[in-house]
Amino acid sequence: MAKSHLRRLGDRWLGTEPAQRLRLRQTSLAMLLMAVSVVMLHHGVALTQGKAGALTWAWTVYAVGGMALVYAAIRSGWSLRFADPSLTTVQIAFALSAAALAYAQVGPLRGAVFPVLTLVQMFGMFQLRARSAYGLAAYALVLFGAVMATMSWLRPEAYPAEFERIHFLMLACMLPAVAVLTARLSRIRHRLADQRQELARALAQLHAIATRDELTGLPNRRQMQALMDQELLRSLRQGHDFCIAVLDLDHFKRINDQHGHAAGDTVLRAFAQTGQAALRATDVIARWGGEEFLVLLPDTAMPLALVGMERLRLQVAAQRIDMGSGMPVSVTVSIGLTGHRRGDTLAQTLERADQLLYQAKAEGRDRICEGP
Ligand SMILES: Nc1nc2c(ncn2[C@@H]2O[C@H](COP(=O)(O)OP(=O)(O)OP(=O)(O)O)[C@@H](O)[C@H]2O)c(=O)[nH]1
Repeated sequence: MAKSHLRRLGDRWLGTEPAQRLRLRQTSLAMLLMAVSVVMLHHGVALTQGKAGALTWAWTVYAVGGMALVYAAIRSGWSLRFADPSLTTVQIAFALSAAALAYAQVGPLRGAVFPVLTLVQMFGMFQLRARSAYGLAAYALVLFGAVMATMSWLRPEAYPAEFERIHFLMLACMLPAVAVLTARLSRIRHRLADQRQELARALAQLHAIATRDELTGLPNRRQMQALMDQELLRSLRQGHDFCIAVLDLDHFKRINDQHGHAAGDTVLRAFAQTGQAALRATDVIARWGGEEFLVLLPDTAMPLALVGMERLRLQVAAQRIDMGSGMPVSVTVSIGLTGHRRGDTLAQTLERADQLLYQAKAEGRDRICEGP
């Protein structure tokens, strides 16, 4: 009960979208650190100056208000319009400025600001590009340099110039060093992202090789087998019909013999294109092997399946395939078409379609023989 209440509270604070949650979690951590810094600064000021003055309160409003604005910008989705919706650079620049202004207030305790600076820079390690990391380090250096110079001029007793020079030199080493580390991490991140992309490309390529016929681009035998298995399961569950047709180009050997194997390949590609275009988007035509193709007509009963296959047959016969020699070739197709009978295996249905194809060939080709 308490757990679900907490989760609801968490959802309200962070939202439910995973990427936004991650950003807001990071910002919440920054807010927590800022809150701790506010408490510590007030404590430090109380120790060194007795009581927080207007300057400290103005700083408090700046620190708390700034973080609240950053949170609102991310939580509302407003920051999504930017390349980095976490507003990392803005958050870090803001925190560095707050640290520099805190440095000016705590006099002898100002050394505590240095580790905080490193921590602020570390927030950029997971997000920033090298250029931004160097830019922010330079910004912090200039800012701290200005604060140190101003304070040693305004309050030399609390900020002696010699000390501030040493502090500045320390920062001049520390800030660029962290920026160099951030830049290295950024390069590693980019290399990993590139590798991930390459891997995804290779996987897509492997998938295409495993499922597509190289010559025609149609689904290959293995993929068609998987699609038919799926359709069989769907038809068992939902009780709908589906049909299967076996197609074989007529006298294809002659095309190879008369025009060459390459011309035969062109005809196979052209047939694949015409066949696919003639079918409905939900029907699948696959290369079953050689000049034999298979059509799966999901969720389709016989009269409709016959209309579809007849359309395909006529469009194939009407096609003139350009061989580049000025002598277009035409081709016809014989088709065995059958509906899947409940209780039969796929192999039995395919066998029936094969028999019907054989019959279509025997009856003179360029025709469809269909059976239940
Ligand atoms: N160019 C090319 N030819 C192929 C390919 N696969 C199979 N073939 C050829 O397809 C022809 C099939 O011929 P057959 O099985 O005798 O049948 P057919 O000449 O089509 O005659 P029917 O089917 O009886 O109408 C053979 O010559 C095979 O070499 C291929 O990928 N490319």
